[in-house]
Amino acid sequence: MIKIEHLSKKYKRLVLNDISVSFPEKQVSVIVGINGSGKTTFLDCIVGLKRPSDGQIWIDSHHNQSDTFKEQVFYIPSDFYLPDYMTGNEYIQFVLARYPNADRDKVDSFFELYDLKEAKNQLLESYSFGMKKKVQIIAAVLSNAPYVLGDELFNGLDFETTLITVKLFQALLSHRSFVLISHNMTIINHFCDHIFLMSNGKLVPFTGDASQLEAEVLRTESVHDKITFIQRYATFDDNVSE
Ligand SMILES: Nc1ncnc2c1ncn2[C@@H]1O[C@H](COP(=O)(O)OP(=O)(O)OP(=O)(O)O)[C@@H](O)[C@H]1O
Repeated sequence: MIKIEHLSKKYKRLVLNDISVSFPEKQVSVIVGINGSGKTTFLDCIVGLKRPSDGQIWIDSHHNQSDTFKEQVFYIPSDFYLPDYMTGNEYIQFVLARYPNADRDKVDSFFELYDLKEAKNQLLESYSFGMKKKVQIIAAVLSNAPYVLGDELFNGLDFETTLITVKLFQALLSHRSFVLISHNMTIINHFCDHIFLMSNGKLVPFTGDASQLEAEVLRTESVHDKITFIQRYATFDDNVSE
């Protein structure tokens, strides 16, 4: 279980405010929240890319600074850089070397599964964004890290790849756990055990389905005023800037 105790992060303002939460094993937890609410900062703090201002993060008894913690987590950030000078295969092998239980002998099968067979030995500079995402997903799966954290993991993936990836992740749930930032309603509806809402520096469990979540967002994010603005703009209302 990933356990977060009293996590705070301050830049100029306090973005994460004394968050204590746990993400259970073998389940899918999805974090939602408006742009700029702190979701990426939260995942970055968990994996140690950003230093929390306060708080502790554990997997079982392993602190997030420990090697054991790092071996148990695979993070796919939304903004990632892959080294252009490596081939897809070289990159995967490089990443998997960090993970003691990685399935290195399955790389070929997974390049085939993700329609990357032809690209396997080509430089990453020739990969499209979606192809690079697929490489990250293959690495996450084959790492055998028990916890996969993903920031907008499904963004930029085509319909078929999204479907295959959800099926794959579902098949792995007997021994893997997922903590995902996503606003994809299909993911929230069909591939999610727990929804967490990031708002005003807090991360709170949301008990409801995707449609109730949408209703909650419509209520809380002053969407009504914005829709009024759009309607006035679309009808050439002269007072639109007021
Ligand atoms: N390195 C930084 N220095 C200062 N402020 C930062 C830094 N990184 C993020 N922030 C601020 O922290 C807040 C939270 O940013 P963060 O990227 O975590 O939000 P988010 O919920 O992931 O947003 P989005 O949905 O747009 O990806 C924002 O106000 C952002 O401007």
